[in-house]
Amino acid sequence: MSLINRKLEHVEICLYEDVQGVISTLLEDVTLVHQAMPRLSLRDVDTRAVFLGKTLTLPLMVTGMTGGHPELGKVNGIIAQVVEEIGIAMGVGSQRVAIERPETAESFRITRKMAPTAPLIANLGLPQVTRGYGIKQFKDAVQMIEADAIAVHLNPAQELFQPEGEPEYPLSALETLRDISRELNVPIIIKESGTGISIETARLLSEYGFKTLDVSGQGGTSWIAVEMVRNKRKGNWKYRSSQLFAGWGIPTAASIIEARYAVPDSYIIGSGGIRTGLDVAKSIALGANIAGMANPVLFNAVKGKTQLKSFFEEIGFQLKAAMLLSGSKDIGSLRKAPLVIWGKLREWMESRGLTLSVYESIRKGA
Ligand SMILES: CC(C)CCOP(=O)(O)OP(=O)(O)O
Ligand SMILES: [Mg+2]
Repeated sequence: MSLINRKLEHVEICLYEDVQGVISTLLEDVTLVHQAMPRLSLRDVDTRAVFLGKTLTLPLMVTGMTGGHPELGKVNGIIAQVVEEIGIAMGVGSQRVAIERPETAESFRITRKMAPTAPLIANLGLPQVTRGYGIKQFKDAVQMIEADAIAVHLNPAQELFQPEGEPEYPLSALETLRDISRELNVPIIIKESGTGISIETARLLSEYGFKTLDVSGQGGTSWIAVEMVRNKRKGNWKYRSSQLFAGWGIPTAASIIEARYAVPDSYIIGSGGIRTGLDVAKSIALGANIAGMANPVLFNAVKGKTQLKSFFEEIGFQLKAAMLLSGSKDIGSLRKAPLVIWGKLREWMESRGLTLSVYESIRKGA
């Protein structure tokens, strides 16, 4: 029961506790240059993007959050219904709970019932590969939602501070994952969980054949802070340490740059603290193929389908506004839009040896 309780507690903490924006995403250090003569009209702006062989109306996915209980299944159902109507993609939360407690599978299965054509992404954690998950569990998770892909989450910081955590990420698990990928009939996406993917890790993942990366940087939900709240509630000794590390990780803007720089031909999902259509535009201009959102989707989904749908419509308008005002007629142009990188993000790049001119050529060439 503790696994199911953890799923419920995670959502409750993400909704009602202060676990957001412990540090900045550094997206505020990215400015798209205003173009007074955009050479296009608002109606001409094309926001479509291709992901997993399907066309999205917006370059956006809802990144994996939840499942494992009927109440969480209701949330997944609302999100899936709106995702299908809007024409974007969606991931589910870790399906470990449904592998170990099959009676909870319906809370995941509901997504494909409510989104018959949208790209859906299954989800398992690397610690479970370390602990013996193989092709059977991966196929079960994919089949459960007739997934187009499966995300494997890397969440070492969260597991380290989780009261019952499993911080186990040996290289052998990546080798096993590579073997699984050779037998699986859908692609594997590697996703972080709020602490970002670095140049070094992106290169390592690429060497193992994993080039679809959901960076999930710091600046949105801090999963260390989520576990900090759980530690406080349980009087767990890890509380002070999780408080100390709550802001640990690579800010989202920096992680998009690092991943793109490391693996120029990767498919990057820019996520972690993406809250507006302007954040979506900036993440793509920085080098992401599409953006990913989680917490604001959850926050609106619990208010019902109508609220969630109007939220996405506002996101779409904000994205189109940023595209018109930066003279970007489509997503390909937005990837090349003139931008200014300043402040801490520029300092980050300089200290990581990323020269702006080299990065610009990679960003625009991607
Ligand atoms: C992936 C993470 C951000 C949220 C889930 O963490 P978790 O350790 O509860 O996930 P598992 O059920 O896979 O162990
Ligand atoms: Mg776990």
